Amino acid sequence: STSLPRHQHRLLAGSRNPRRPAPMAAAASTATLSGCARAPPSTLISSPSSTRLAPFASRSRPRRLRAAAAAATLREVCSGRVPDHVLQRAEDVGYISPTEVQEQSLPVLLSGQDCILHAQTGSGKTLAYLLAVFSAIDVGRSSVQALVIVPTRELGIQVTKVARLLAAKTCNVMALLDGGMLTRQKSWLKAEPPAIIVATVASLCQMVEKRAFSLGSIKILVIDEVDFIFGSSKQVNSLRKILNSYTAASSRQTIFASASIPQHNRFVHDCVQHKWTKSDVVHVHVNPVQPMPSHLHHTYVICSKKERLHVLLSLLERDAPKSVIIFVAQQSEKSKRAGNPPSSTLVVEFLRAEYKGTLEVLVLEEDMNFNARATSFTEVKGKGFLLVSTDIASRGFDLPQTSHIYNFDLPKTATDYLHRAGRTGREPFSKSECSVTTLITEEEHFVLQRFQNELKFHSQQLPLESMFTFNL
Ligand SMILES: Nc1ncnc2c1ncn2[C@@H]1O[C@H](COP(=O)(O)OP(=O)(O)OP(=O)(O)O)[C@@H](O)[C@H]1O
Repeated sequence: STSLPRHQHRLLAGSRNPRRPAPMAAAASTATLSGCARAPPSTLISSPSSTRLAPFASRSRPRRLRAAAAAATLREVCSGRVPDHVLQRAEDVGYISPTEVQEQSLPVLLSGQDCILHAQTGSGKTLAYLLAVFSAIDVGRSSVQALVIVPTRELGIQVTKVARLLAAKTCNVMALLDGGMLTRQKSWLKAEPPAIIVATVASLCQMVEKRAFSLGSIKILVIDEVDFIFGSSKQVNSLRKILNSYTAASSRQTIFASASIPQHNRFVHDCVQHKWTKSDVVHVHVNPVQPMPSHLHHTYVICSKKERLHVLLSLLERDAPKSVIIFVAQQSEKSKRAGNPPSSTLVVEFLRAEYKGTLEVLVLEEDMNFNARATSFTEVKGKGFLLVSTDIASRGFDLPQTSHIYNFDLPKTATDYLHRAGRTGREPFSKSECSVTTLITEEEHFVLQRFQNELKFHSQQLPLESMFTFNL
């Protein structure tokens, strides 16, 4: 059982959430609102509670907060509020010290407060919110108590894996994902409701609408990659139902997570206004002035569209990467109608014919059927790969061995660049440099410069001539 030891229940008596005392979070909020000085420059913790009725433009700016005690272990940061066996599992897999976002957010998350978790790619947000999930649920109860919403099937598989690893069979974790076996899962849901569900929006709503289960007993709701789901015309309406109709903010803890929350002050405001969260939601923003992880090395090559495949091959030979993701654009409807092959097909066919290295060439894109997607996703785990993918792999994919990213097609937005780049450099305590290389035409150069200004990173040009080992 993961229920807390008896002496800890006594400790919790009288707190708003009887399972979780809030000493550190209370301190955090107080410090925020009273403007505690000596804050780490990399972290901003803000709460709209004191300003929610003020006009938008005149709201006071969030203040900085003092860091939690330096060099505390993950166990110390979670002490008494996460079941011991979960912490033991975390330690067994190597999570000993908290990452910066974990150190800053766990006091808030474990107090039961609503939270917007806003930190760089690869910073460890998943473990932070899963520890909050394990602190909130009671494994003795047979009901669905925690819901983690993700934008893609692949991210869902990954989060489910980490949740199961931490649960160590003390509770059921079910994945309700697009392309899953929903009929079979419907019977399982009725027979033995899992404590934790990891779901994509569409599959979850389908189950709720079929009355396979109700969300009435949800204690904690996590929306991962929240900006992506809100920005997706296919997902946003269902997300709103989950936030406001199927469950109510007043009866659950709500956590939103992402490395990118455009117009984040506006988003915090909307959370309160639309009752997606309670009014005392806390915005934990790590590295607010530097959204891009600092140990990524960015380069670009200017070449014509005709030269791109050969430049890519040349880069692969020159860099000798451990594992690679090559991002391509999703094919437009217009291009499909014109009968053109998608970028992914062009790149995969070219590499299968010309690439002489040892990495296996794989492909992942939205238009593949779920079985083919599952095969690619399984095959990238554990060995060297050269994955050609659309932006489907840019959100949340955690393949720590990825040493190089190549943007074969320029991403559409700075946010897309950030998430693509963030698929490398995913070992929180490693300083080894990872690289991101973008292939652009002369006309696209200004777009890349705009991304650099927006995301505050520098990209170095690689002269085209310096890398050619072939005849154009
Ligand atoms: N405390 C820790 N100690 C060591 N490794 C950790 C720790 N926390 C997380 N990690 C590892 O860091 C990597 C990145 O974590 P995670 O996937 O949670 O990042 P993220 O912040 O969700 O990134 P993204 O925004 O790209 O989804 C994972 O491989 C995870 O296992």
